[in-house]
Amino acid sequence: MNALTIDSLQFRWPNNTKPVLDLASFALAPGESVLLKGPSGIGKSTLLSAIAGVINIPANAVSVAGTDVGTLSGSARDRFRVDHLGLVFQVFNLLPWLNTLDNVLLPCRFSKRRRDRAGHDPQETARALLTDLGLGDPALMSAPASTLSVGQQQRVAAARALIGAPELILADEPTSALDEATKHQFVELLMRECAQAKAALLFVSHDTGLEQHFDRVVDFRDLNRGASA
Ligand SMILES: Nc1ncnc2c1ncn2[C@@H]1O[C@H](COP(=O)(O)OP(=O)(O)OP(=O)(O)O)[C@@H](O)[C@H]1O
Repeated sequence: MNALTIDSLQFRWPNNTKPVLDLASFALAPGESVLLKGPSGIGKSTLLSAIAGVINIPANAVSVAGTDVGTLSGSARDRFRVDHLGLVFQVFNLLPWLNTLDNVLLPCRFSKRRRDRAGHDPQETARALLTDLGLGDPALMSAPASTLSVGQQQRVAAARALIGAPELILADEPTSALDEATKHQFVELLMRECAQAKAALLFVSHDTGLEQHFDRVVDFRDLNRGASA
């Protein structure tokens, strides 16, 4: 079963005359990593919102791990998102008043499935993930997220996305605030952790310098007929 299947997806923002998304077909195999590239404003983030069930899309257009996202009600979509998806966005959305470890454990608090898949001791799994991502210092793990650097917050967001092995990780420009060396290091760490969790990765970036890290590179303009409309 594919981690992601898209079949005839159209989406138009209210007040727009043309659809911003018009995709014939696209799929991600389990564990596959894809870099989705393309210029600003052509609908890459909108596509991630469609896959994550953040915007309303029709039935039979997007399937994540075998579930048709467009058929889910609002609350079922919220549940589905935390059960099956890991999200790493430009703004990391960590809860500033929670410490690093508790931020990583958030999906396990909201999803029994993620908790069950996070091993017999999710706290231990969270610590191991943070250590793998270079945040093994106990002082960092117990520090409020608001006191971490941008690069550290980004790795916490990656650990939070990965805990409990969701089938699909969606990443939207997560390296845009990083310098060249840190950027490559972060992508390598993310790929390694995705491989361990057997999670597929859809990674949106303008940065063509990152292409070498991915199984496949897709130009959004080739995928999306809406982009040139
Ligand atoms: N909430 C919204 N309401 C209405 N229009 C929107 C909304 N979000 C995005 N758009 C429009 O959809 C189009 C695509 O935007 P989107 O953010 O998906 O592009 P992008 O390729 O991800 O750009 P970037 O690389 O700059 O993030 C733009 O024309 C944008 O103005």
